[in-house]
Amino acid sequence: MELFTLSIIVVAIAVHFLVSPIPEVSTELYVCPYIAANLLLYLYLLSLSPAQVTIWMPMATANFTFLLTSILLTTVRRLFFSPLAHFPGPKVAAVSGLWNANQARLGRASRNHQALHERYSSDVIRIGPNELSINNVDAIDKLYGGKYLRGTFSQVFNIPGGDNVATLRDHKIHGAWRRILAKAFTRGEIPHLTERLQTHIDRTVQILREKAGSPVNCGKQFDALAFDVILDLAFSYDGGLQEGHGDSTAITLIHGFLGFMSFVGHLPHLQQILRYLPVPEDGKLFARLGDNILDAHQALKPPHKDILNHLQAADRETGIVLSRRDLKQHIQIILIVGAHSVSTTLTCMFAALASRPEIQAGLRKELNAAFDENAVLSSETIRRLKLLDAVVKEGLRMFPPLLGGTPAIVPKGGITLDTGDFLPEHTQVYVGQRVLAWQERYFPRATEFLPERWMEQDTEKSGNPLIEDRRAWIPFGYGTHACGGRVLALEELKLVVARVVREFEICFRQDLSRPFNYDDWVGGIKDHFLTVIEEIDLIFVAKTEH
Ligand code: HEM
Repeated sequence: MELFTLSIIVVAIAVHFLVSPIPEVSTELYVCPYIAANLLLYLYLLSLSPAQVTIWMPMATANFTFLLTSILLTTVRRLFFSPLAHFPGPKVAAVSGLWNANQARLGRASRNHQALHERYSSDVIRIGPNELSINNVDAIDKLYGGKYLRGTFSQVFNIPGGDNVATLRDHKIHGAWRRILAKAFTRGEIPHLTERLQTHIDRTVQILREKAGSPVNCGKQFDALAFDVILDLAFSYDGGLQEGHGDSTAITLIHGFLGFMSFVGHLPHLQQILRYLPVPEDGKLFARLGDNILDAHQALKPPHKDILNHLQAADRETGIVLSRRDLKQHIQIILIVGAHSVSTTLTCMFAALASRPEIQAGLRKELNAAFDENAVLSSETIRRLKLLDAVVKEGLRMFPPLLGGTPAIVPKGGITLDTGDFLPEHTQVYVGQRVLAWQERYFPRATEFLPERWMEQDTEKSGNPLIEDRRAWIPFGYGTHACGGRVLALEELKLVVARVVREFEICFRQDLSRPFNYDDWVGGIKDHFLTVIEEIDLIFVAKTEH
């Protein structure tokens, strides 16, 4: 072997040992020295001979040798010498993050992880070179308790530049931003939020009455409701989607982003490269929507503070104030997490309720007993209704809007689970809601929509036969980064379910030429980071008497 080729192999081996530990070095630290080394080699060869042909051959040989050696070393290390090598999982996943990213692109990542846990009979499986999936509740507090470092997935939201509360990894600023956001959901604010929520739900009920007995495209209807709600409550902005005159660009853009986001979210190196490329037109359009909302808001004086008003106040503890760019980032993330999640959860809940008419009847009875015919459903009373609470909890168990959850980075020193598995420091770990909550050992008859499981009394002897471990219910996440809008989300879900079930009987459409199969529909739910559902038409039959 020529001395030149041998030297390149030695360089490749040295570089490999420098960059291989978990966490791997950033893409910039790979790419910049690589380009610089090529430039130096080019200048050196040029100084030896100005004839281009004698330069390109050794350049190509050097690059080919370097890349081939690096790829071979990386493959062998990831398969046999990585601290994660002993965890079971597909070999292709251990070698490259592309496997998991592709599963996410196809919308089946969390379903696949669940199947892999079963296939390998293991609580810990390897789903990427430095990534693990865990289906054991013991991991929740150990990983997500305290000030844990969030994983790289959510960094996909700040590719166009700028952070928001859902992307920030710095605990000091994140804490301040969360305190600022929390002011929008205090006890004192809830009545104002509920009052405005009721107006939008009134309109939904009216629309369903107008369409009573005819098929209603639920995804579309609840998208319109959820976006109108978040635009109004967060930014005092009239969405007008339920009225039919609104602009649905935000919804179309968000639906369009999801497949891309779930793919790129699993490829941190690609995320870093994309930061250097121009923002695509759709991204610019979404950013402009944020600008427009912010500009329109500045001219307003809403009678009660909305979420954006709260976001403009300083954090009392640190004095931190959000800049215009931070506010724009928050408008965008609130649109993404605050509406789509509510809309898909509602649609799934109504489909599940259509599959259980007896639960609807029970719920209607509970609602009628709690309210006079004309009384407004107040949030205090709603919170006391046990079956309503059970329906919403069970809906969130089966159909969480973030099926795969968000990853955490294992802290320094690593973590040992009660299974004896040791998770090495810096590993990126997913404890997905779907893999946890669809497990028989935590929720017996896990694939069935059973609100009654939340009504069962725990007995001292046998416990609750339908809930083995409540800790496996984490649809809002857990710990410092858990959902910032949980209070509003629960209020909205409960109020909509209560109003609609009280007024209508919900059924599947009986179309003999296109028979509807509920189980197939549930099987078609996709996990594109946020849940994506297939179209579903339900029929809302108006109840004449309560
Ligand atoms: C069905 C309704 C909803 C569910 C199940 C849900 C669930 C979640 C989950 C699982 C996370 C990630 C938590 C983590 O990383 O550990 C999250 C984050 C977040 N959600 Fe929700 N969400 C819902 C609705 C809402 C609404 C209506 C808002 C209103 C503004 C909202 C605001 C947020 C924010 C700001 C974050 C980022 C929190 C942070 O990283 O600190 N969510 N949500």
